[in-house]
Amino acid sequence: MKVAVLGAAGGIGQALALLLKTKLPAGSELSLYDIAPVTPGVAADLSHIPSDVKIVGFAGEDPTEALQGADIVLISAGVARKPGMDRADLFNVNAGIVKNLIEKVATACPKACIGIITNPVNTTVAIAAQVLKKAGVYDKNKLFGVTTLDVIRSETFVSEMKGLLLKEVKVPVIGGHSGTTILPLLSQVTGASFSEQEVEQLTHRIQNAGTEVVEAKAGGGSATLSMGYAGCRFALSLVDALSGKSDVVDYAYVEGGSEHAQFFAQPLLLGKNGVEKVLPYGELSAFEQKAMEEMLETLKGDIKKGIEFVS
Ligand SMILES: NC(=O)c1ccc[n+]([C@@H]2O[C@H](COP(=O)([O-])OP(=O)(O)OC[C@H]3O[C@@H](n4cnc5c(N)ncnc54)[C@H](O)[C@@H]3O)[C@@H](O)[C@H]2O)c1
Ligand SMILES: O=C(O)C[C@H](O)C(=O)O
Repeated sequence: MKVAVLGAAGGIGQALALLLKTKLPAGSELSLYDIAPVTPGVAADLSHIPSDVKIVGFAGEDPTEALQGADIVLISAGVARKPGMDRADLFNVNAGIVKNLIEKVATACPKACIGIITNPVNTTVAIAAQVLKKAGVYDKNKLFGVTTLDVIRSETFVSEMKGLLLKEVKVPVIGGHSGTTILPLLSQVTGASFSEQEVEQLTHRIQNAGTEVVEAKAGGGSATLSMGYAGCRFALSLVDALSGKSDVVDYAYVEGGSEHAQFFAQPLLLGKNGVEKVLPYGELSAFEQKAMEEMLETLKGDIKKGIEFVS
């Protein structure tokens, strides 16, 4: 299994690469790429960690060498938020970065599974899909917006609030990855019940958790370490599924035939070819149904912006 990380010298990239170096199955290869000249040095640093994962680093304008033969490509290249900014404010810089990188992926490793971390995810995934379509290599079962951070935050916050064991907490999170488009389905958490006020508070906290970190870092960027963890968790689900393990279920933002929007975060059964089946996410409470209806216009607008950017 070869995993390539684009944006590997950044805050997320380095944390993600560290975790992958220690957690990928023995015999895997980890390929790091960033425009920053330090990237081969990051790989050299990580190469001293005793694990049976081969690691190489590339810097410069062209990621092709890093991408050749990749089974999974994770993209965190781009700029991050500062206080007062919305994820959509990153579009002007990050849209072009994602477009250019995906054009390279389309030629170097068109069959790879791609996980997009770069914000605004609601839009950058639509950009990636359009670029891959134009190149004639789009497989909707292999393109994922990584929303795992919303899932792990929900698990952590619910466990803290209700005193539940983390391993027993499961929270479906559907929709997109920004503000109100992040929709945690607290009504489906088993082993705990929430008052109306708790549902409102917790939903708001999960939707604003990225901003919580941006403000706490006070100009020093956004979530990197928790995202490194989340990215690694999602990548390992993909590795398991591509290696033939059955019953691998995870959440991601995909073009999965949702009745709500062209791209939608939902539970997925993963297999050897990426998404094997889009799974149902059960019934919504009245609160969740209203929240869904209210956010759909924003989500669809974010998607449209990405499609139009490439067209
Ligand atoms: N999906 C999520 O849940 C989630 C969570 C946190 C952050 N993010 C997003 O991830 C992105 C990266 O965040 P970060 O904190 O790692 O930022 P960072 O600034 O620390 O790192 C970004 C890296 O991208 C590199 N880069 C820029 N242009 C590039 C290009 N064309 N090719 C290759 N590399 C390039 C930079 O050199 C830098 O090393 C941001 O857009 C951020 O909003 C997403
Ligand atoms: O909030 C951000 O800008 C980064 C990321 O999307 C997050 O959820 O932490």
